[in-house]
Amino acid sequence: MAPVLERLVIDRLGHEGDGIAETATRRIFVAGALPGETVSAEVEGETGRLVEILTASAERVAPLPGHDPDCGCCPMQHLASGPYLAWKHGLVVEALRQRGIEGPVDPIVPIGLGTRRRAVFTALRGPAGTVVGYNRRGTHTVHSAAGCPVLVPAIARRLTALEALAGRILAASKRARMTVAATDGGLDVAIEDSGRKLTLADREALGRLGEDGAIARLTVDREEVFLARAPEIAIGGASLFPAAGGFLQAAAPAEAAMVEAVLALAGASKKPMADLFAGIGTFTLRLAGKSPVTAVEHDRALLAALDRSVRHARGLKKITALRRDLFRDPLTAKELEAFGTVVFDPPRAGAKAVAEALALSKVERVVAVSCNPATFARDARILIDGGYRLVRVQPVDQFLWSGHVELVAGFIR
Ligand SMILES: C[S@@+](CC[C@H](N)C(=O)[O-])C[C@H]1O[C@@H](n2cnc3c(N)ncnc32)[C@H](O)[C@@H]1O
Repeated sequence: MAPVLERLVIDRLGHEGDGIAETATRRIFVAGALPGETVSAEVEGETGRLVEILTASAERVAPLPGHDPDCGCCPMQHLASGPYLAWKHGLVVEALRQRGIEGPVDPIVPIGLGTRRRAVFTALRGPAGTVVGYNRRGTHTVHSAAGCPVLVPAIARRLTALEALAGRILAASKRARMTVAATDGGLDVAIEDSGRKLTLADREALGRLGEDGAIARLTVDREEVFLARAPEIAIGGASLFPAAGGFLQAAAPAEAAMVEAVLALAGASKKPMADLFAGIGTFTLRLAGKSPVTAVEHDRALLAALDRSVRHARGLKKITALRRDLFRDPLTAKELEAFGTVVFDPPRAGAKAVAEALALSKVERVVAVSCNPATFARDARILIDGGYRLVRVQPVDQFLWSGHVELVAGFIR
């Protein structure tokens, strides 16, 4: 059925930032529209494509010059800062409310421009050249990240070079995942699904790129092409060593805010702590400043990176790393008894099995870190029903102008 042009009044913002219009018969999502606005949109099913803003909201602001409203990276540039931060804060409050939790949710920690130090781009080699950037909403095309205001300058100013690099590696018409992290040693670049086997000549030519100091490490399809310098990030007395293409908190100021909240909520006890879903040790290494820490993680590459950090660090309490699938084989209530505080930071699916084990345990303090308010609220309900009290929730805006929100929450038994 062809789309129909409709006049819609926007009631509120959805989780992804789309304006939502409730009509007599259905709910329509309109990207780019704000609450209180009257718009005309081409409607197909539940989706309305914004055609014209008939009455604009007073909260609407002009996006930065050059912004493509369909760029999937930051769809909320058109909303003023105050209401934008209130909307994100509200996503956390609402997720808790839906689980019957009236949580004390602190104001969200905002994030500035030019702070995204890790980006997962799509690289697309087409007939007119190679583009490195973000998927355009609702299409298979890629919007170049050149000029992207959220990236740290170390990545933003090298976009053209990154596009040339991807162009040399990708097979024709290939779409690949390109993870770029800015580290103290230079960029850590990992390309996956390149569609091509690199020849010896390719490797030699690519290896020379390591000489100019910009790229610290290049990994293609999980194979290290060159390592010019260690891709490390100093964090006081220790260093984080990101794994090629692996998880790293995306913005240093957001990581700092999360670490501050984790340390405050973990308490002052010197009893051993556990850091579950520990990754490369972002929280483990900080927690080990005051207590012995057991770090549990499933990914071998991340555990190897953590091991490297532990070997380089000075003045920390003992860190024990454990490989375990925490979804299938969570620590039991009995195993958890060894710890005074348990921190967990799962992927978007949350940590239901871990929360259930904690609910049966005697662990005094739990600190939950989450990138998904809905699964966090589900796990918080389990902890509260198991006898914990929610003391504080600290939302953090790690992904500026997106629908993502991070949070750190403390529970005490
Ligand atoms: C949001 S990241 C957090 C990493 C770390 N806390 C940090 O801040 O750098 C989630 C972590 O959970 C790990 N993970 C995913 N599934 C897992 C599982 N089934 N068991 C254990 N760890 C898992 C991932 O490898 C990843 O390191």
